[in-house]
Amino acid sequence: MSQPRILTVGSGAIGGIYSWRLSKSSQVTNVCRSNYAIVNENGFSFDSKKFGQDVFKPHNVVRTVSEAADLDKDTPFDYILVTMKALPEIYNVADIIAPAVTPGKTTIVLIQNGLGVEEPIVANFPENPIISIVAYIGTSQVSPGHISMVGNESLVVGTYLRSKVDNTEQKKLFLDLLQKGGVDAVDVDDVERVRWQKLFWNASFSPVCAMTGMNTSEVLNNKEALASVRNVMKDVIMSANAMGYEFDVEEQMHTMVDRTEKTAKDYKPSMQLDFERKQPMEVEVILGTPLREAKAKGLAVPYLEVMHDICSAANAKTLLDKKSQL
Ligand SMILES: NC(=O)C1=CN([C@@H]2O[C@H](COP(=O)(O)OP(=O)(O)OC[C@H]3O[C@@H](n4cnc5c(N)ncnc54)[C@H](OP(=O)(O)O)[C@@H]3O)[C@@H](O)[C@H]2O)C=CC1
Ligand SMILES: CC(C)(CO)C(=O)C(=O)O
Repeated sequence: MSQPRILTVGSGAIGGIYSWRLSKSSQVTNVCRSNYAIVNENGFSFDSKKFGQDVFKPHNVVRTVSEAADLDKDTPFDYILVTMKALPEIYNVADIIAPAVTPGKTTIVLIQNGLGVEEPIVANFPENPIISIVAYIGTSQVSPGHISMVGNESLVVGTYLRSKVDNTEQKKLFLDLLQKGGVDAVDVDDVERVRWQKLFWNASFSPVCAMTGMNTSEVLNNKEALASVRNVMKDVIMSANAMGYEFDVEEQMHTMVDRTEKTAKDYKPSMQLDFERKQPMEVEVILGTPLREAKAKGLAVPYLEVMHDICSAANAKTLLDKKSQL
C-alpha cells in the first residue's frame, strides 16, 4: 500500500517537528515561506531531548499551497496538517489551504492553540473530515529551518463535535501515523473540553507574561502579576462552566499554578515570544473566543475582558509598527 500523502502548511516549530515524526510512515510535503531556501537545500535540523538530533528532508518543499496542489493533480492529499499560528483576525486559514483541499477526501488536521480554530474549516469545507489536536510541547524555530524542542511532548487528538462529517477512520489512521513516529498521542471524543482546559493556562499565564515581560517564575513570585493570572483564570474557568462543563474552579486554579511551579519554571509562553519578536499574538483564539462565549451566556468576565482589550491593543500597535516599517 502506498504511504499517505500529507501536506504541512505552517512549517515553523510545530510543523517541522510533527512533519518529521509523520515522515517515518508518510510522504510529507512542506509549504515553507521564510525558511524555504534553507529547508529546500538542507532540510530541517532538530535538537530534541526526546527525539534526538537529526536532519529531515521532506518529500517535497514548496513555496505555496497552489504549488503543492500542482505536484500530482490526480492524487489528492490524504491529510493537510495546519500548523500556522491561529490568527483569524489577520488571515482566514481556509482560504490559504483551499487550493489543496479535495472536497470529501482530504482530512484537515489542526495543531493550533486556542478555541474556535475549527470554525472556518467546518464553514468552508463542510464535506471534509476534521481532526483537532491540542499540543503540549515546548519548541521553537531558533533560526531558519533549525528547531529546538525542550522536554517531552504529547498530543491530544480529538473530534470536533460540531463537524457533521465522521472522522473515526481518518483519526484512527492519523493516530497510528503519529505513534509510528514516537509521538505520545492520545485520543479524545470531545476536543473542545481539552481546548477550554488548556486555555485556563494559555489565557492567564501567557498574556500576563507577555504584557509584563516576566517569565513564569517571575510571575509566580510577583504578587500583582500572580493575582492577575488568578483573576483571568477564574473568569475563563467560569466561562467554560457556563458552556456546560463542570470544572471545579479552585481545584483547576490550584492545579495550574502548582504545575507551573513544578514543571514550567523560567518559561516564556509562545504568546510572550511572539510579542518579543514583534509578531502578532494569538489574541482572538486565546482570549477573544472565550470572552465572546461568556458574553453570549450573559456572564460578566471583567478580568478576561480587560486582558483581551490590552492584548488586542498591543497587537494593533505591533501591526501598525510593522506597516510603518514597509
Ligand atoms: N511552539 C510551541 O511550543 C507550541 C505551539 N502551539 C501552537 O501551535 C501553533 C503553531 O505554533 P509554532 O509552530 O510555534 O509557530 P511558528 O511561528 O514557529 O510557525 C508558524 C509557521 O507558519 C508559517 N505561516 C504563516 N502564515 C503562513 C501562510 N499564509 N502560508 C504558509 N505558511 C505560513 C510561518 O512562516 P513564516 O516563518 O514565513 O512566517 C511559520 O513557519 C500555534 O497555534 C501555537 O500556539 C501549541 C503548543 C506549543
Ligand atoms: C502551555 C504551552 C507551553 C503548552 O505546550 C503553550 O501552549 C504555550 O507556550 O503557549
